[in-house]
Amino acid sequence: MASSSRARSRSPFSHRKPPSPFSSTSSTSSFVRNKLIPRTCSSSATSYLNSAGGYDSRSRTTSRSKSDSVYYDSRGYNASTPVAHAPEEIIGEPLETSRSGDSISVTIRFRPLNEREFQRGDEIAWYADGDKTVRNEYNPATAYAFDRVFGPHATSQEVYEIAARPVVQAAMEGVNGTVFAYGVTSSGKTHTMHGDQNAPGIIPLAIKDVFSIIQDTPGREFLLRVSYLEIYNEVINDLLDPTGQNLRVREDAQGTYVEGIKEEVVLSPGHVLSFIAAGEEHRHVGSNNFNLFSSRSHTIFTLMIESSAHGDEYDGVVFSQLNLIDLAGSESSKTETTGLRRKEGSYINKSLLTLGTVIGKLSEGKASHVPYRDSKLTRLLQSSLSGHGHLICTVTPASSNMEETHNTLKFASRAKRVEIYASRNKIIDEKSLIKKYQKEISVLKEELDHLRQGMLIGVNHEELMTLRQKLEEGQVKMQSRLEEEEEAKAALMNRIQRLTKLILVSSKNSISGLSDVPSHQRIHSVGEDDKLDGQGADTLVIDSENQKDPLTSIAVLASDPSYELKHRRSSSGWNDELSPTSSTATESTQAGELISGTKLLADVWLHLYSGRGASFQGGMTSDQMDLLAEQVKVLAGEIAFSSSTLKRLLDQSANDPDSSKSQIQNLEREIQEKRRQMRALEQHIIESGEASISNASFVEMQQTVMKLMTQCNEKSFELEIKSADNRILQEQLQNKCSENEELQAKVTLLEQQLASLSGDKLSSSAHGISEEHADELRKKIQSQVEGKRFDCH
Ligand SMILES: Nc1ncnc2c1ncn2[C@@H]1O[C@H](COP(=O)(O)OP(=O)(O)OP(=O)(O)O)[C@@H](O)[C@H]1O
Repeated sequence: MASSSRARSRSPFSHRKPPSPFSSTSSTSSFVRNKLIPRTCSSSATSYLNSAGGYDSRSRTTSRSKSDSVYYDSRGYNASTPVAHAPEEIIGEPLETSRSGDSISVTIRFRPLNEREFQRGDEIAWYADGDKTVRNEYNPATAYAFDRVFGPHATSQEVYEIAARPVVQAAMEGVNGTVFAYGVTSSGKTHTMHGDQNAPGIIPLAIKDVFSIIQDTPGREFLLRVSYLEIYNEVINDLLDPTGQNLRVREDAQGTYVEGIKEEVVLSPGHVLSFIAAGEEHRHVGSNNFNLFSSRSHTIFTLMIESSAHGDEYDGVVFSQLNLIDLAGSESSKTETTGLRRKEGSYINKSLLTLGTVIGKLSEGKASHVPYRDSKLTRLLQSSLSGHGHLICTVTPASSNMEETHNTLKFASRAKRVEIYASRNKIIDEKSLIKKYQKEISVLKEELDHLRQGMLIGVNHEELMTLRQKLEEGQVKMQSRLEEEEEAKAALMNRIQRLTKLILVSSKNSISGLSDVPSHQRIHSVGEDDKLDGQGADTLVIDSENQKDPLTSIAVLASDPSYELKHRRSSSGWNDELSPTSSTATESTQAGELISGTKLLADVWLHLYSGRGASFQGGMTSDQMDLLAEQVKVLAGEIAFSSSTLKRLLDQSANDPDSSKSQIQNLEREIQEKRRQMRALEQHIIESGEASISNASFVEMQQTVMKLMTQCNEKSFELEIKSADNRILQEQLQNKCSENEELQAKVTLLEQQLASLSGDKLSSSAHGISEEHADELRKKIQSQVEGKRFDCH
């Protein structure tokens, strides 16, 4: 089967692995007295059960039927037929397990015999003798002592508690830590490091622990990053970024690192696990004759932890790395491999050999050359191997693998002697991402403050004034500039929130500088992050002074722009806070009515006292007037109710004056208060009514004026027409006058002619005109004069 980068589906965060024929966690099994019993076991299988309910390895043969299960006995494996052994085989390892505390701690974990080993008739060659010793079944004198030895029924959780938890805790305090699983192929390394949904391994358990530690460490801020890589055939590939292939190892003052590796900031256990699951998709996995899903590469999952105390406690940034390593298993000549598998196997073996040599050199404690550079694995582990580390060696008890297990035990034994120099790291601030984020946050916050104060960044006061002036002149450009500023402000807010969210703090934290970010946003869960429940906004903060006066409280609320939101979200809550007397009133009155009454009241007051209400302070619409009147009625009803309660209390107190004294006082205050409110409302109604009346006459006046104006316009129009007529008449008159004058002149002329005709007969005879003809002329002229005079008039 070709090597592939398919998901190795055995991790708890990816889909489940299809049941392997050798799988120990098949659904066909069940537990009996803490032992896994195959449901599909034939009767011959049950015959392995010894008196203790375990399995007796002596009778373990291949005669049992095929099943998916593995087999345990009460102490791991009870092999009571030791094979004779030559004395030189005995390795006299000291069995005392005390450690100086400055060497790598080593744990051995046995896995149960698997189906294949059973089928082959394997026997138990090595077993856990107590919880510190591994003993050879055939040669009991051959025994090794370790910090801890886990038998085949130990859970990964138990292994975690001993092998990994101290390393994780130390890493959270700034001490580098490494936990790695070493063993031959199919011995249980991946099972131990990753596990599955039912039995999560070291990695998921460590991640869970890391976040609980953060939660339990108020006063410190953490920033977590992860990277995940594999070393496949001596090539480093980035499992979080499929394009990151064949990456190079570099070295700086702080040690070795992989150039260009992707580091992801993580916020929650689920977040981390999702990265690992994605990484697993790219890991090289293939089958060999021992393991259907054999790891063909070493994987290193690294959690980078930065933390710093906050405020006055600040003592620099502490940085540490936690490496969780799942090594590929060494393959012996028994591993049937061909082609690609063999090539992979030889790379795996070579790097493990180098690891063995490095461990050997380190365990000698001499200042000899340590060949870290001989493999990518040892190069990368160089700094980790001298830090706080824990080696988990997984082994199979099977006799067919006795030699391989022996080699593992020898390796583990050497590793136990490797001295470590664990110390708390500190890093210079500039290199710290958490510091960088913190600085960025404070710079951004300053910028935001400036923006909030209306100061444009990089603009001095005069420029600002000019800009404001321009704004006043209604410059569209300025408007858009302002909008840009708003956008910038929103973007800044987002960035601050995003950065702040990356820094993890305990939700028990009361760090003041971070208090403006709701703590729930900072609790490490992406899911929770997404659910911004606005808890902070829901909380009404009314100062205690104002709380004493419901009206003032309402006014205070009304002046708060966020009131509407708060009010909407907590409509039933805040009313209780508004009235200090509500405890008695609510007890003795119908709380619902009281609340709804107060709410309506608040609405009215909101309109009256908020800026928005200003537009109708001079007069109200009829709806608003109705609302006010309604309030008055509600208040009157409440007063009546309170009064009757008061009366009842007064009657009761006749016998025992002290019993309800305070209740009576409260009720009296309440009634007084309500009367005051009622009076205030009535006053408003009156004022608004007057305003309405004066508004009405003004409208009438306006209408009259309008009418008059219209009439006036009409009249002046008429007048204009009349004057135009007049002008025409005047002209006609003038014309007539001038005609008259002409006629007058003609009359005069005719009269003169007439006079000369009448008075000078001689002259007429002189002119040769007869008397008769002259009379005729006189008459004619006379009538003409008469006619002209008539025309003139
Ligand atoms: N302690 C255990 N209890 C039950 N089953 C186990 C245990 N250890 C390993 N197994 C099972 O044995 C099989 C091989 O285990 P695993 O794949 O973890 O081995 P490995 O050492 O990682 O192998 P390789 O080096 O080839 O990747 C798996 O099916 C696993 O579930």
